[in-house]
Amino acid sequence: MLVNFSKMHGLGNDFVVIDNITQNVFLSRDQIKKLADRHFGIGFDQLLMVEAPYSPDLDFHYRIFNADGHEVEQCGNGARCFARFVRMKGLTNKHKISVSTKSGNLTLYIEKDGQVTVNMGHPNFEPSKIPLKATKRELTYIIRAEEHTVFSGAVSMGNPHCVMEVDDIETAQVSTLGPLLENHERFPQRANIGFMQVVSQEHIKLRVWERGVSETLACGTGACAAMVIGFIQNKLTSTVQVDLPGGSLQVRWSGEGHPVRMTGPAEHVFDGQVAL
Ligand SMILES: N[C@@H](CCC[C@H](N)C(=O)O)C(=O)O
Repeated sequence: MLVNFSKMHGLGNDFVVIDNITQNVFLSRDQIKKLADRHFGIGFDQLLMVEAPYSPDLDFHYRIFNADGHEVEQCGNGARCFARFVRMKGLTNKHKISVSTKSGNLTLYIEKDGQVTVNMGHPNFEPSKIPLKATKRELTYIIRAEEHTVFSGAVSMGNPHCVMEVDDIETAQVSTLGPLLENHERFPQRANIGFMQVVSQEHIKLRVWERGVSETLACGTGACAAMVIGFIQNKLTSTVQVDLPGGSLQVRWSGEGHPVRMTGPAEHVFDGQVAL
């Protein structure tokens, strides 16, 4: 079977996007892992599936699979590429697109300059919803992992995030602490791990060790998680520039009770066909 796909990226966080409305594709976890392999496959951080909506008030359903083959709840950079993909392929001509995901609904807006704004919904700080094993909600959790003691915030942006502040992201222990915390017993569904350097109240630098992938060049939900955690810790204002290794995003949030909005680019790289 030949499957048509597009290769896309949002700030270097890269995706294979499959139109599963005009095609009928089912991929096993092993097939996804093989396609994600950067030497033996196509190579990607996430596979995105565009599917028909479940209800008339929605335009599409959006499925996300990490490079390790596991299906996950949310992907911010992927959402922006999703919006660009459905317009590019003529699946819609709307500028405001409503999609359901495994963890809720998103609204995507195509801006005049081609950037995409995503209404990411409400962050959830309740430990049981992240999920994080903790007796109560805290601004900062103390997590011990081997010889490390980490002070971090935690939030669900639809998917689980743990964010710690560091003095300098260049020297942050991303490849050691990242996997230790991703698989820490206090995160029963594992977690994405952010390393945030606060440059000013309107500007942070961020590196993210992504669950099911490893460090990526950018993580949209990670950028939102870092911003909301920095905000509730009184370190950030309501509009923040987030610099990731692959480029910058703008994240806006006015506090609890309000949705998070993220704006950034979405790029098409090439179209291809793969034999399964
Ligand atoms: N790259 C993403 C997040 C993808 C899912 C994540 N690795 C998880 O397991 O939750 C983004 O841009 O948000």
